[in-house]
Amino acid sequence: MPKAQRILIYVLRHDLRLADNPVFTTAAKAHDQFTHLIPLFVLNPIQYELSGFLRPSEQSPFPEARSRIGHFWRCGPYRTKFLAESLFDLKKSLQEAGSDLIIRTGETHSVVRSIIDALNREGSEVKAVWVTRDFTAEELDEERRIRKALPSSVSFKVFDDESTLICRKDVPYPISELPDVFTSFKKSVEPLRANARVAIEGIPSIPPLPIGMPPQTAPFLIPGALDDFINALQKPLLEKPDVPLISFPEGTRSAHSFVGGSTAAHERIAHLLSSGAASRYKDTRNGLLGEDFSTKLSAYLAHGCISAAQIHSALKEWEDRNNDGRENKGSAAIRFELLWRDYMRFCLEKYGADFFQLYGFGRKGRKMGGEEWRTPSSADPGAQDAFKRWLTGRTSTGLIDAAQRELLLTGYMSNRARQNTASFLATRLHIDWRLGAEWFESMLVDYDCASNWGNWAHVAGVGNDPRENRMFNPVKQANDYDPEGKYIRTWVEEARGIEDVGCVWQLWKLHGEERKKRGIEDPLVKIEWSTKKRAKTYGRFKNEHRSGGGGGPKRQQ
Ligand SMILES: Cc1cc2nc3c(=O)[nH]c(=O)nc-3n(C[C@H](O)[C@H](O)[C@H](O)COP(=O)(O)OP(=O)(O)OC[C@H]3O[C@@H](n4cnc5c(N)ncnc54)[C@H](O)[C@@H]3O)c2cc1C
Repeated sequence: MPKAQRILIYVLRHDLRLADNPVFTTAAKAHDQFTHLIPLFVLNPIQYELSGFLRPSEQSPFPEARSRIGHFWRCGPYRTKFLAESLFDLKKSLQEAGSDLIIRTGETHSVVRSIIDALNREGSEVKAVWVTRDFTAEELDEERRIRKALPSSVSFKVFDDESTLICRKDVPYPISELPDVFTSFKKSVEPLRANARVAIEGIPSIPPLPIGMPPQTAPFLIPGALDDFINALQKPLLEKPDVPLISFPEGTRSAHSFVGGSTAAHERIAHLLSSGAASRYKDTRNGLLGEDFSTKLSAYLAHGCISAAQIHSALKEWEDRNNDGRENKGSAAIRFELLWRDYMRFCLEKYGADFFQLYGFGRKGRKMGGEEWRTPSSADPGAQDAFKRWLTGRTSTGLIDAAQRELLLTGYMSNRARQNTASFLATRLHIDWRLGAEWFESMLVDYDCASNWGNWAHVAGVGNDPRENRMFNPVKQANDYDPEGKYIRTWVEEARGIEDVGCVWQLWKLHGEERKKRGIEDPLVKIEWSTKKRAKTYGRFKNEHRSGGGGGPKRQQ
């Protein structure tokens, strides 16, 4: 019986969806070549800490999954949970379609090879292995290793990544000629509504799993229940947290309370459209508090629970039914932001390893303000202390502390907060920006290699942004985007009850005894902002929001 099995293995990575997935769609049409399909996800030891999956009294053969420079956990507690939920959601969809998702731990090439060998021993024939293209060095290396590990009878195919808004093949020049200015790129692919890829409709009917799937090998064991699976992923991270745990401020709610998976992603899109949040997006996207000021689709996109094409198609359908087939300013702004995501992906493809270098991609060798980057170490205890205070949100600059604590406690922070806190580390403290990028990689629920490293390089002034020496003033930014100090008071409990909003933005300005009583430290950097300007811009901000027109405060990208 197994002799008749002609098997295809699909190694999933950041494409955890059944619908609008070119690999599943192609597999569904390839009946003549394959009788069976194995959808496989491998938790590899470079990106995921696997010791929580060990059988009792077993030792892990792998070193801890930590980042290169800062030695943070590569995938922290929020993303591991979101990933687990996304995997189990896909598993459920596949089971409903008569298949399943096979989850394994180990080095991807070895796992693939051991599955092939086990099935071959049973008389089945694995014919091919397919993956979706990725451009990070790690994923390219993974592809090379899989290719090398395959017996000559097994073919290997890499599918183009179609998770972007504008397909790579529709960019009107080779990616090596991608413009260094985002606006030029944008002009070359507009109009976005007409040029974006439309999602493939429906669920493909995919071939079943083969009989005789080998189990997970020792020393690891994969739990069958979601809670146990999450626990296995999180246990080592929670036992040895990178920074001391802090308590959740009373009465505060996470802006990112979403569970992983395609099902939740589509519910989120439906909510954004039916509640009007998508139409209001342009005016609210610079917000800091709450679930609906921005789409909160980033984590779903990063894991591939949805594609940008699915978001575009949902917006298009809404526009066709409700807006005479035209964009409104909200839907246009969402497409615009999704194009930033495309741009970062294409930049990663163009610049490769330079993306992760201290002196960045684009203008190599240029350093912010001409100063040397500082490395927190015993040789520079000042930088060490400053970095620790930045990590834990104790800089005494209100906006930075709120943002860093929100990240630490929820795995999310808004784009506005990300820009400010990244700029603070890189351009005020002059600390090696890659440490910040690694910290975000560990903590963000929506970590995406291209978007994270590209934006960090951009804000640190070593990307391909034509504007020189860009620096955010977090006090001015708090004045513009948190004029009443609500966001800061939400996350920084010691700022609650301070009446003067200026002292909420600049906590260190609070007077002697009061400051001591609240445990507020000396400022890491004294950032001033004139009260004269403050009164003026505060008035303008209030007016913009009262009128409801004219868009939100200007973006500083
Ligand atoms: C230092 C720094 C690090 C970042 N790291 C990441 C990251 O790891 N993963 C990530 O998805 N985004 C990252 N961003 C971009 C942006 O902050 C987030 O995409 C956004 O805050 C996510 O919330 P949202 O989905 O509600 O965004 P929305 O405002 O609703 O935007 C819609 C979508 O557009 C895309 N998008 C928006 N802004 C950007 C941008 N500047 N660059 C690329 N794509 C964008 C995202 O896919 C987002 O989901 C980073 C930005 C900065 C400044």
